[in-house]
Amino acid sequence: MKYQFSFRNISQKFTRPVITNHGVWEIRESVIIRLVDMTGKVSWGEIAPISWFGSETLEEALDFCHQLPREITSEIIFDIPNQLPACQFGFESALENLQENHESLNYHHLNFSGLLPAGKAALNQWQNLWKQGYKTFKWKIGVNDITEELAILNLLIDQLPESAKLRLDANGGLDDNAAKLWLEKCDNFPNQIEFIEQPLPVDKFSEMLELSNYYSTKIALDESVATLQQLENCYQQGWRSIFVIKPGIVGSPSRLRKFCQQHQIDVVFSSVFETAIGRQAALKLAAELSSNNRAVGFGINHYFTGSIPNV
Ligand SMILES: O=C(O)CCC(=O)C1=CC=C[C@@H](O)[C@@H]1C(=O)O
Ligand SMILES: [Mg+2]
Repeated sequence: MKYQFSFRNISQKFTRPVITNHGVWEIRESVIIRLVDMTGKVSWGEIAPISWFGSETLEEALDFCHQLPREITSEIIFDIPNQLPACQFGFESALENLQENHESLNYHHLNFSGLLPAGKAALNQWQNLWKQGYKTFKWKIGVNDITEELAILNLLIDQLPESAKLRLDANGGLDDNAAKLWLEKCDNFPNQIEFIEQPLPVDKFSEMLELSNYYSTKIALDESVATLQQLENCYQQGWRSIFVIKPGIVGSPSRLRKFCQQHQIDVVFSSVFETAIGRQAALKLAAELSSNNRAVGFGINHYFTGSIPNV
């Protein structure tokens, strides 16, 4: 089967920059691809790299698209190399959309987690997310001084309703001592703190494995399992706590499905700040593969002016 292929680079400005230990992220660029089959059916895909997580860069994705012929086949799509995981996701989900009608898609049973801004801004942001129905919130740590952040955590815990859940994401920005301080602190709030995400850098796997066996607060790997190779690797090395999966950069959806069906892993699906095109494809996977009823990290619409554009 041959498909007419075209693509374009788009960018969206965050209304509120995403501030993490990686730095300040102001503009989200991605590549929207379009496939048209022989019957004239059109489908869309999105390539939304996060190179500092270990996916390809936007430039590498654009170079890949530029060197493709105007007419491509499913063989070309399934041959996309593992060094281009965001391209694998974008092309394969566009192909899937041609083969299935995604109207049947329903992810209304999913719970969503709302992303809070880093620092004390979180204290006046959670209320309107709560009013929108969010019961789970994620807050970035490892951005400001630890004493200040621990104090803000106390205020957040005091303010949040009993039934609310809080996730802390350090983006690998803590050192061993700080990670232990945070875990000790969180062990005092077993009902409110759901997990700490990527407390240590990617190269500290064995330290995180040890911490996950010592503290009761769960640890979720994110940057450590950004691509399918890393996901399989951490599983092989014994990780059985939480895996954050960002479908937009993990790689081939069919290979991800196979891995999640082979291994009953505790998984949290997470956004890569994609548009509605990538979001629909990612939430389809989350609806199929989510486990333990964990909220999906796609409560990010308030990070873009208005709603995310339907390109
Ligand atoms: O996972 C979520 O709840 C929302 C998405 C999110 O937090 C992130 C998306 C992309 C890069 C990072 O800034 C951040 C993360 O580390 O999980
Ligand atoms: Mg994260």
